[in-house]
Amino acid sequence: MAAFLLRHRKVSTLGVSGILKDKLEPCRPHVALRLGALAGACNLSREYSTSYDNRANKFDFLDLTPLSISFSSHFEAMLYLLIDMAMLLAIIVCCCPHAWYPVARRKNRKIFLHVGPTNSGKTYQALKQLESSPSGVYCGPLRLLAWEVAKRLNKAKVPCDLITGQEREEVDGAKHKAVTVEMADVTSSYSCAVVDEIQMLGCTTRGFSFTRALLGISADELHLCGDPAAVPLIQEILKPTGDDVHVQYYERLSPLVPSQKSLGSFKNIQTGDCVVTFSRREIYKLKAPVLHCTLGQIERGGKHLCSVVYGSLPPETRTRQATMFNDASSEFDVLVASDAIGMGLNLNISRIIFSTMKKFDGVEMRDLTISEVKQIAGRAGRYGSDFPVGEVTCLHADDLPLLHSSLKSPSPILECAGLFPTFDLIFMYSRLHPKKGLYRIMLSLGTKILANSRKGHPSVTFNALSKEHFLENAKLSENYFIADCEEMLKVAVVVDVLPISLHDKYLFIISPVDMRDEISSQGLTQFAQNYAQKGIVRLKEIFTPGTLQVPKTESALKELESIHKVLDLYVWLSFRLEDSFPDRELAASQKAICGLLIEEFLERFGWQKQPRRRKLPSRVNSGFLLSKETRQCVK
Ligand SMILES: Nc1ncnc2c1ncn2[C@@H]1O[C@H](COP(=O)(O)OP(=O)(O)OP(=O)(O)O)[C@@H](O)[C@H]1O
Repeated sequence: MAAFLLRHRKVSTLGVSGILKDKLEPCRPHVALRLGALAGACNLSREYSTSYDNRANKFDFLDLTPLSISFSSHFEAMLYLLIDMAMLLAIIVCCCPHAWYPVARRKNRKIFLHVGPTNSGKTYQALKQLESSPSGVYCGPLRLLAWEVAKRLNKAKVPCDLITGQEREEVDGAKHKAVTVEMADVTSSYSCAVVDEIQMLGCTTRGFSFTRALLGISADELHLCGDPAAVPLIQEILKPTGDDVHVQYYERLSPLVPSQKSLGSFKNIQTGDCVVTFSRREIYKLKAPVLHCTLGQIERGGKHLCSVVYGSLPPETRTRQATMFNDASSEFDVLVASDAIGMGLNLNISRIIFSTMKKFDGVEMRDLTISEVKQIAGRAGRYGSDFPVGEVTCLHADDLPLLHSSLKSPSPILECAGLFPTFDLIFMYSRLHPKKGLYRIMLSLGTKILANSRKGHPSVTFNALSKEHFLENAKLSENYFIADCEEMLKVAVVVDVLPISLHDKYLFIISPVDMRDEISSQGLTQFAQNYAQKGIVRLKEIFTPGTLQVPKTESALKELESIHKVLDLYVWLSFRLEDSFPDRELAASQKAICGLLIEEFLERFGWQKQPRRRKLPSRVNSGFLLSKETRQCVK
């Protein structure tokens, strides 16, 4: 059957039917994508054909280059429908995610699992292989890590492109790429690929991108770096692929010593300390003299200046803050950070101090997990840093037992990996249920439910649609779980009412919008509405004129960060939806200015000692959706 389907796919690219062309024109890109999935289905029977068109075979939902495919007859259109159904059935019944990636399945990959504690040189070894290979890709969980690797390879005279959701820096003659894992290309072939922090395949929100990279990257050698807790699951998932899997265990390169004494008071802070807190508010209550004002307390003694690293800081700002802290000659000798420091970053930290061992996870306050504790603590005493021995402690003595027991225990074994329906599945499902919008398709695809998330939106429960939950009905292997896509469902609600193609809607749902952030979600809505009306969106249509200056309060800062997110989104969407978005460069430069204004805030706010000033670009021309408070900062 596979050979039959493939043969017909080739035939179908040859003719053009005038009658069907108009009707099916909007479906073209989707057909192109579906064809790739078809190859995946064919792959279920492990039959491959070398005769079919190479380009048509390149498939993935992130590869959006349209193919020129048309239908030569009604017969062909019917055939495609049948293929859709057969495909869907094959995928439902077999539910073999490894079969979704035909290019990778054609290789007998050598997989090297580099596993061990933090700071054990796993990534270092994998990168050495990448550097010496004729072509390759590094996939990291953070833009900063991709950026570091691109810089490192280019410095070593190995030309390397940098591709993340927000930027695409191409280097002449590059055969290497450093990308964020969401951008990993599963249609090209490489000699060597590295996926960093592979244990993140268990993450409820981003795990599916790691699973996709694990199963889908086509490389002779695939190096996976991460926690040993992921080994059994990866071995299990890779069994049906026939890949050779080798596991290499590592030991920590420098000692990490858990302290028997808590810090007790911020008076005891020393140079090289990193205080970890989990609330941004706690980081920024700089001036108010209350007990939990971390920075205020640290700087009040007049001995230290703090750099700050947390998740919603623009990545460039985070990098600069980290660089200031790493630079022994700078005045910034203490770091105050959220768990954003936990992944892969090499910082010059001597001691990690947990100000608390609890964090709010979006639902409730809970104790840190063993993996979180290890990951964060592991940043102290990095090999090659100024501090050959790392130390870790807590602010409060009550927290020490949890710290000690977490560091002693192995991380719990990962049991399943994230999975999310690719665009081709959604497209095929929509062909079979043409009246359903993306929101309902996603619900039907068995993804997590968003009930009552928007005012006026009907509350839909998971069970109400259970008959149609095909992935739920699909005997999903126990090695996988469907990703938490609450955010995506919120976006689906916004875009479903707009007259845009399913594919564009899909792009909106996978965009990096933060729907919990009001400004960011308004930015997406305005962008989507304008795009639906005119196809091209100018920046000024989502930004009202105004001039923004350095924020003076925490809430004004938060708005500036949100504006940064909208600019990020503009660049991301304009890269993907259309090549002719006129203001992409402007958006990128305003993003950079936002970052600088935020840094200026960080420097000015609550310093005992004024650090040296940097010259700022005068003003940002974007008074978008600002509150009264922020408007006061706008001249
Ligand atoms: N053989 C080596 N020679 C020189 N430096 C090394 C060597 N191995 C590791 N390092 C350095 O040690 C530090 C930690 O290494 P690496 O980042 O590879 O560890 P890791 O195990 O991947 O850590 P994590 O899991 O925390 O990301 C890095 O600064 C790296 O450059």
